[in-house]
Amino acid sequence: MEQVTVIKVGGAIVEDAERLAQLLDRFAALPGQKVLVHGGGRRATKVASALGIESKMVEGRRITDAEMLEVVTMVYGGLVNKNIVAQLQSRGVNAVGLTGADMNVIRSHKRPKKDGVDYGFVGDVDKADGHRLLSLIRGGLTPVMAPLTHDGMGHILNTNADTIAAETAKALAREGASTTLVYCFEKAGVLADPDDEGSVISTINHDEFVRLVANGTISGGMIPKITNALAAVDAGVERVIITKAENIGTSTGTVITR
Ligand SMILES: Nc1ncnc2c1ncn2[C@@H]1O[C@H](COP(=O)(O)OP(=O)(O)O)[C@@H](O)[C@H]1O
Ligand SMILES: CC(=O)N[C@@H](CCC(=O)OP(=O)(O)O)C(=O)O
Repeated sequence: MEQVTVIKVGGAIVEDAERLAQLLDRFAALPGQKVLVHGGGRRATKVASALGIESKMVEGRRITDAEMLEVVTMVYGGLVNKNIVAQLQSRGVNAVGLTGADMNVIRSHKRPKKDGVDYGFVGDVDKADGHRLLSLIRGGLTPVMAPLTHDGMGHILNTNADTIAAETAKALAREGASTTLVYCFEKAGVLADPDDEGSVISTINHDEFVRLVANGTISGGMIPKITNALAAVDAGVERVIITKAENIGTSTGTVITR
């Protein structure tokens, strides 16, 4: 069976040129077929702020009004995506940058108001086209996916990059690929003590997740990340790991299980 690794790189690394270059070195050296999904939330916040636009997050999601949608489209689909593609090309990886609109690879719908919160132009995913992605991969290309989707009616929508990574991995698994999903961020894994990098929790399943959220060990952006990771495992993604960017290609970090 075909093996594919989906790596998601978060905003803190995208923001740090040196760490991003190191991550891309490791990604380029990773054997086998692969997909890179990038975030860039921190860069979007910076660019928006320079334009006098304030960023507002609710439960890890950016409230995306029409002005903010223009910013995230430029930052994720342009600045961040194209720089990563160029850097991968310089490392001998034939990367192709995609938003969900390109080749209709990820279709979504505008998130309805939830609990009185209007998220604006935020997309909840309906369908990711694993068949199309696999055909690119089989053709020797390495997809680099931006956290943008489309609604099929001409509108770009902003979708969290952790969700894009999970939906991509799930779509590849549905096509029969043996898929590994790796969430890279700035810490060594999910920590039992936020101040102790040595306190990585080796595995987390659904029940453990609920317990760790209830006692406050897991909070903030880690909640949607693990929710997405659990959904991926449930949908047949073979292995899901949350780890430090420096660890990709190794098995260290937190493994998410059923
Ligand atoms: N138990 C935990 N272990 C590690 N990080 C945690 C934990 N609980 C909350 N976090 C927070 O989750 C953040 C990761 O989520 P997020 O910022 O969305 O990631 P990304 O860098 O991938 O965009 C970490 O920076 C950390 O502050
Ligand atoms: C809807 C929504 O929240 N979209 C995210 C997309 C970027 C992202 O997820 O980036 P990180 O991985 O760097 O956090 C946002 O605009 O922040």
